[in-house]
Amino acid sequence: MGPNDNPSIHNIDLSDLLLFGIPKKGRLNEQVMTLLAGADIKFHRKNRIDIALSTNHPIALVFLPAADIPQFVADGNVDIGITGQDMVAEAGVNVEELMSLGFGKCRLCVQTPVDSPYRSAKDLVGKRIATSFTSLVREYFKALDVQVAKEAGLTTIEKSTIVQFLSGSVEASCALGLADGIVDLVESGETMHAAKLHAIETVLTTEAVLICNPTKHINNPLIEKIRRRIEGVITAQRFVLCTYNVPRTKLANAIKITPGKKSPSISSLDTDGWVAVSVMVLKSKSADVMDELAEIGAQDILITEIKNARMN
Ligand SMILES: Nc1ncnc2c1ncn2[C@@H]1O[C@H](COP(=O)(O)OP(=O)(O)OP(=O)(O)O)[C@@H](O)[C@H]1O
Ligand SMILES: O=P(O)(O)OC[C@H]1O[C@H](OP(=O)(O)OP(=O)(O)O)[C@H](O)[C@@H]1O
Ligand SMILES: [Mg+2]
Repeated sequence: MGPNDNPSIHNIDLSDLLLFGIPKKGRLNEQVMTLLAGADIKFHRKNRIDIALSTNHPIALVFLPAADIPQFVADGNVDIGITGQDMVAEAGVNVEELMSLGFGKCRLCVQTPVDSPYRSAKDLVGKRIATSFTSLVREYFKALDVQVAKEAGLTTIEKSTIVQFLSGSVEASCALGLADGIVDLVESGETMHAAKLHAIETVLTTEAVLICNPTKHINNPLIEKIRRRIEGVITAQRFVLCTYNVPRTKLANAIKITPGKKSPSISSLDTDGWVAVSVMVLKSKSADVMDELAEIGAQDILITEIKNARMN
């Protein structure tokens, strides 16, 4: 529970509920809604109300900006949350990362105009940097300021790098003359290339994570239940079930192609010398796996979607 004894919001008493911080909008929100549905965490969210009680678990979903969720979790105002690793790093707080979720993947990169003379982040020392990640970037360039001064044999920094906060559309700041370089997220690179920028260093890579207040996880079976259910949904999203028949003489080769998450299930067929195999394969690799199995003589190769899973 949160630190205050009887937390409540909109006259809803939250004291006996697990508080779950959810990104209230944007690209993470859509994926999180899918996760919650797959984990059978049902709720009704009234329009403009940032809290929703689950109808089938003692959970209250609290809809917050992704950037704020690390602080709420670290301070215990909510018990668990989903946000990006970049948001946790920028918040500089202590939270337990229960699992990475496989979406919201991107890189935080130092970017400069393609026609600029800057080829590394060190070239930007003493210059002007625009970013939404000011804590991270100030720390990053402070270390570079010191390194460059040391390499020049100086005992003090000649000119500190200036880090300017921008809340969005950071990529426009170089062309508008506000900055010499930026630090912003890159997924496809479309925004960067459109702004005639290129990435010269990667500060960090990030994806969405399930985080927990460090004092809460071990003594709360409901948190473990939610973690296992979300893990099951992600497994079902990433894997498919592959079944096929193969001559026993080819089984060793087949298992090299489909080792499975743990190991394949093998059963004998009525037809002498043949076995039936059932195994999980990565959805992204399933077409290649089918081709390779066919090449070694496997037959009746089927791929089935997995609706949900519990692996351990
Ligand atoms: N282009 C992107 N590709 C992948 N992940 C992204 C991208 N932009 C932001 N993210 C991730 O989404 C999370 C939330 O980012 P942010 O708060 O900017 O919301 P958003 O989804 O971009 O919505 P908006 O920017 O419209 O408010 C962050 O952890 C961030 O790493
Ligand atoms: O490499 P790409 O696929 O182009 O994605 C990167 C862009 O995505 C995010 O912006 P977003 O679309 O969230 O707009 P925002 O700047 O308002 O956050 C981020 O700030 C980058 O600008
Ligand atoms: Mg954004």
